Amino acid sequence: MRIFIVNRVSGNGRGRKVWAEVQRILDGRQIPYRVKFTERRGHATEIARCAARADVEAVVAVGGDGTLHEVGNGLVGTETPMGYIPAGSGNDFALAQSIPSDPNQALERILKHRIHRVDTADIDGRVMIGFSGIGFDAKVAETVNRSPLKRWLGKSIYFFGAIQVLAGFRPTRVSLQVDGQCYKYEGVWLIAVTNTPYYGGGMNICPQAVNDDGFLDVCCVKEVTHMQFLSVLPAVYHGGHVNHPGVRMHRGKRITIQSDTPLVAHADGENLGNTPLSIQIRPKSLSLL
Ligand SMILES: Nc1ncnc2c1ncn2[C@@H]1O[C@H](COP(=O)(O)OP(=O)(O)OP(=O)(O)O)[C@@H](O)[C@H]1O
Repeated sequence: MRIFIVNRVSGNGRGRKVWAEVQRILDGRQIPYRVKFTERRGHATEIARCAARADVEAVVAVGGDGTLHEVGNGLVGTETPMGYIPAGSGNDFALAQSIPSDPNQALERILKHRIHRVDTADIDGRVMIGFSGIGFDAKVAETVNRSPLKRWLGKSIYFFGAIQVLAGFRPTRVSLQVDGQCYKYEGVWLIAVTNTPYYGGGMNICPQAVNDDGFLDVCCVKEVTHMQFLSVLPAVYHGGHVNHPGVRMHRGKRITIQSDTPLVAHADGENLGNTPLSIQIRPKSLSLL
């Protein structure tokens, strides 16, 4: 039996519509399933944990990256496979995994039941499934998640969020450790630490990231003026930022970040708290369909 965990409020109610479509197909083909609707933040993790203990065939998240993050947190370290039907505003994990945005096709992939073990990472008592970041990107995620406009603007809310955060943002000095090697960076805007290339509604922030290679990819943006930061932003969509003089790329298994002034952090677009923080790869710890 498969269990579907549906966030009906994801993607401005897209979760509700996507589920109606998926349910119609399941019923039409007489495929057995159970469905649970999330009622609050964190609920999807509780449901997924219970489902894994009950040894179900698969747990399927229907929602955005936040729902995926919560379901993944409930399944990581177990053998229970996770399916994903995207229905959020950003859907960056789906983009990275080539999971179709069409619910019918995404469901078809789940029904094929081909399991692929992927990496996750421990980050301050939570688990990151695809991507995390500190500084500017996390401030944008925080602003976007609070904005009533998220319901209406879809992916473009991340661009508008970035413009809104830009003016008031003050870069700071950061001490970054990658597998014990220490880098001191001045004027840091953001540090992204990822298993998958995309975040922020399709920005290709770590183009080389592969989520079953046992490594975390790191992108640090530092010592650029506000105008330079703004001008490099469009290049991030096609990964063209990596050779910019203000960008440093790293790869490692354990990353620690300390900053002179506290910087906010996010995992899979969900707010985490502030620096300092430590991120440790968990190789092939999640079964993905
Ligand atoms: N019933 C609910 N009411 C309010 N919030 C909920 C409910 N169920 C889940 N949530 C929360 O909704 C938040 C947003 O979900 P999610 O990220 O899946 O959608 P999204 O923000 O539209 O998509 P994306 O992250 O891809 O932009 C998550 O933090 C989740 O915990």
